[in-house]
Amino acid sequence: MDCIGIIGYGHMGSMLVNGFLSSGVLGIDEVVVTSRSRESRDACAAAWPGIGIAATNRELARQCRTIVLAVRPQETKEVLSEIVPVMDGDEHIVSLAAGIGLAEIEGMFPGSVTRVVPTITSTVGQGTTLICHGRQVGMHDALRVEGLFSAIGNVMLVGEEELPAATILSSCGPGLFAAIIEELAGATVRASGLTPEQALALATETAAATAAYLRETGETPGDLVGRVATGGGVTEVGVRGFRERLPEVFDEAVAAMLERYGAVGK
Ligand SMILES: NC(=O)C1=CN([C@@H]2O[C@H](COP(=O)(O)OP(=O)(O)OC[C@H]3O[C@@H](n4cnc5c(N)ncnc54)[C@H](O)[C@@H]3O)[C@@H](O)[C@H]2O)C=CC1
Ligand SMILES: O=C(O)[C@@H]1CCC=N1
Repeated sequence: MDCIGIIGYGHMGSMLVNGFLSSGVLGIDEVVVTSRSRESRDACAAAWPGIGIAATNRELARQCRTIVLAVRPQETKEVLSEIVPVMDGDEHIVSLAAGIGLAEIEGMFPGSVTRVVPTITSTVGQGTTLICHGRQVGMHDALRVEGLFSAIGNVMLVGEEELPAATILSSCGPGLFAAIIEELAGATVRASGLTPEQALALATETAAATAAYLRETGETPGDLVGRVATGGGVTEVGVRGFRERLPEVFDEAVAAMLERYGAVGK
């Protein structure tokens, strides 16, 4: 059966099930899900009546040709070693695991392997999923995966060497931007009589509006700063402070994330 099997019903697994089914790119009889805990499997069955639920990873691997590994990187190799013995080699493995390379997976499953880096913002149909196909992935399988993820947002094909940095932007990015919104809102609350709710609402709306402005006008961030920061005015004082101090903060954060990326699946 040419169904999509999703192993792991956590943040990503549940987002993919919701996205694929709500968008209509897959029908309820085309998805099979399993997860380690009985509670997760029951939650999926309750959210999507009629969906295929496999009791074990091996049962899912026997049923599906496309198998999405949506477990944590630390669990990915254990799951692979569990399911590979019941696979016939014709399947297509789609691994979401940050930091686990194609060569490592192909070393355990010498067939079609694609690395996919989703983003939580696909929950609202936005953001970019990164896709990196292994050399053995045929045109049909490649287009199928690209089509699935196109239904829940943008997709970008990237080389494996580009994945770590691209992951930081597209996939860690929502967490990073959320933290920035939180900090900016928090600073205004500490300095004023705004309530946390008011500050967070304003900061969130402004972040969304700024992204929309940049996207729709095609201006660079520098252009926009120039339009907002009136000479001798308010914004330029804040931007100057950012430009003095943030490069170091961001360089450190990116270096730490890249280091962790290389170690996360070990
Ligand atoms: N959270 C995110 O925004 C992103 C996560 N990823 C990648 O997606 C993968 C999943 O991440 P999350 O969903 O955030 O993790 P999570 O911890 O929310 O979900 C993992 C799921 O796997 C299940 N699981 C654990 N061991 C299992 C086993 N042996 N057999 C079956 N199920 C098992 C857990 O019960 C849980 O439901 C990771 O490899 C991560 O690197 C990639 C891009 C973005
Ligand atoms: O933080 C993580 O490890 C995962 C991978 C990319 C986004 N979230």
